[in-house]
Amino acid sequence: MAKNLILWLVIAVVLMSVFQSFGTNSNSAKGQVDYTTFVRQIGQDQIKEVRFNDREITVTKRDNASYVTYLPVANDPKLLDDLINANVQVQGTPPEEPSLLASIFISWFPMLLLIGVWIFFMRQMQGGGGKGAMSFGKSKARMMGEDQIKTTFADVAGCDEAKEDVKELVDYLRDPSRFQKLGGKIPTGVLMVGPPGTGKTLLAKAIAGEAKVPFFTISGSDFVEMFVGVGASRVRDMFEQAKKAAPCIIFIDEIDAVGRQRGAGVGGGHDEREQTLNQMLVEMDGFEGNEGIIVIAATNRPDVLDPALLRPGRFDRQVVVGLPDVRGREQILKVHMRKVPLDGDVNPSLIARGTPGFSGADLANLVNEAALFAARGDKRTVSMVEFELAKDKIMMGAERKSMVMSEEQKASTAYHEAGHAIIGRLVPDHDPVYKVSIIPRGRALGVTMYLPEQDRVSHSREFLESMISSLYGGRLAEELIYGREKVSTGASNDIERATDIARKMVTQWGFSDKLGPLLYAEDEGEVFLGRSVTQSKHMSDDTAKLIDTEVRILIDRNYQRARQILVDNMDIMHAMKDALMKYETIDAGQIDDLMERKSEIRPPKGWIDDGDTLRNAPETELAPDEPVGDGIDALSEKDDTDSKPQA
Ligand SMILES: Nc1ncnc2c1ncn2[C@@H]1O[C@H](COP(=O)(O)OP(=O)(O)OP(=O)(O)O)[C@@H](O)[C@H]1O
Ligand SMILES: [Zn+2]
Repeated sequence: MAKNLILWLVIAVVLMSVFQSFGTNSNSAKGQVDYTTFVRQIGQDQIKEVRFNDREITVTKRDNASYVTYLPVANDPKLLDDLINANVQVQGTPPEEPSLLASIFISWFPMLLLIGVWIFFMRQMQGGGGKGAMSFGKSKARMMGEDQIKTTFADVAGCDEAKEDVKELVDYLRDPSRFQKLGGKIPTGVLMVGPPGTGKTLLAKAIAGEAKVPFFTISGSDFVEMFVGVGASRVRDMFEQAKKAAPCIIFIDEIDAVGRQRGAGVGGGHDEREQTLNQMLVEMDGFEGNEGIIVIAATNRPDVLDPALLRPGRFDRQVVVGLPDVRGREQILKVHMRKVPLDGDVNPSLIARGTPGFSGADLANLVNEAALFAARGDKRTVSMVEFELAKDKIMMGAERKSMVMSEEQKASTAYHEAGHAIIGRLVPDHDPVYKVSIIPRGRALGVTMYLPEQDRVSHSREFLESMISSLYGGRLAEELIYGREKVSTGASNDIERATDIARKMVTQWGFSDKLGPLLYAEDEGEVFLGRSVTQSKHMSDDTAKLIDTEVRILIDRNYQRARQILVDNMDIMHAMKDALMKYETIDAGQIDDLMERKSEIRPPKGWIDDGDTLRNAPETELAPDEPVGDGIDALSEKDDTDSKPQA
């Protein structure tokens, strides 16, 4: 591509020099002066006489010196007038036409240059060429032949409903004519909706794999180009290719890139995208020849799509691919564990329990990380220890062993975490505290982890209030031990989360008696920026004040409860701090011992009491194993390492 441009430039330079040398072949004995100097001398009245001989001009100056110069290739229409005005004697006449070659060159050079530049850019946009210069509007869809696709339904785990929904498509693709004969409605478009990494692409590919049909994939953003009309022609081209390969599947990832509501763009000027979308709608309507093509599109923002896309005959079917539940996670883990040599102690169901909120992609990553830990440790098989390490790393960031903490800092972190843990154990309906650690990870100084019995899909009022109490446990512990003046900023994330829960309880979940079960906050996850700035339009000042009061009351109540619990259990707090200083991480069994005020607490599992902190594989039948990032304490103001409870 760059070569192309250079080639044109070289040609241009060669041509130029050819013209230059054109008239230069005679009279070279005399001195030669360039044309501009000659023209200047005319203006300065230095020239006495000129003699034209085709393009060669012999000049005699008033001081009788003489030299030769040449007419420029393009001729100079003003030259004769200038000479006459300057009273110069003129012999012969300048040629009227520019030289033939010159005229060709002059009229074509800009064109050639333009074409050269145009080709150059097209090649650039094409991203690697190979298809020739004119494939600008060709679709970028990648096609996989039916024998290239190895994915089947067996590779997609944990989304049985979604699989059930799409099974029919497989039947259809296997024999489209059978469906048509029966007059059945032929599916054309399927919209897969779900958060990132939940296996939408995987499921689409599995449909192709099961039906043994070709699979075209393209991303919505591939249609978006800066030139109007390009996206639309790509869409046309893609459908043309697909028609030739039918029955087949077209998979459009991130359809929202083209499918956003028309006319919704800020600042207008979205002609190109709208044209592309219109073309897609036209193709989806598919008058003839679309039989046997199923278009599957994926998005995690179905709400922003243009309603026209969702009309009957287009993407009229939605398949929801959600985050997997415990059982789903277990199955997904098993799918990915098939590829790694496992130790006998590995228990997928235990890992699944400890990874709520993980997507399929996260779980695939977990297995991969565990395998990497095993490889680093020169192990033959991947055991539970590696899964544990991988999980902690993914949830909380890598351990920052290098971070130096002073003894005081460690002690205050230990008190802080002990505060969280003790409250967590003593308030009702709280997820069991399973692990407490003062090893810094990511931006967190320490961490308290909870293990939910099952994935919670909704939360009770009691659970939420307990949550608020345990979140304040950390800060309260610091305050009780060191006094109000010495409290650190480490609790900023705790405070943020507690406030968030309390506010939602009042404004969204209807837990305030004074305000009643009404929605006071606008829905979050707004599409448009700036909405939340102008929040609560429909709210009077009095209501806003009442909300603040109610939130305040809720927080005060739970703060005081937490404070009382810590005051009553000071001795446990000191003991837990000591244990944390010694072991850095304490497990559920140790926490049990501490809570029961045992004088001697057991060492952590796998602890070899010679200062070695290496953990060993935990027993499989015992529940306390999988952490849920919670009560993580931020070093800095903002911390996004953990998940919030959601109702
Ligand atoms: N249900 C699942 N079963 C098995 N593996 C899964 C599942 N979901 C995701 N994965 C793993 O995660 C990887 C990424 O998933 P995939 O690309 O299909 O997600 P996606 O929903 O299309 O994500 P995105 O919206 O980000 O494109 C897959 O290649 C697979 O290894
Ligand atoms: Zn904290």
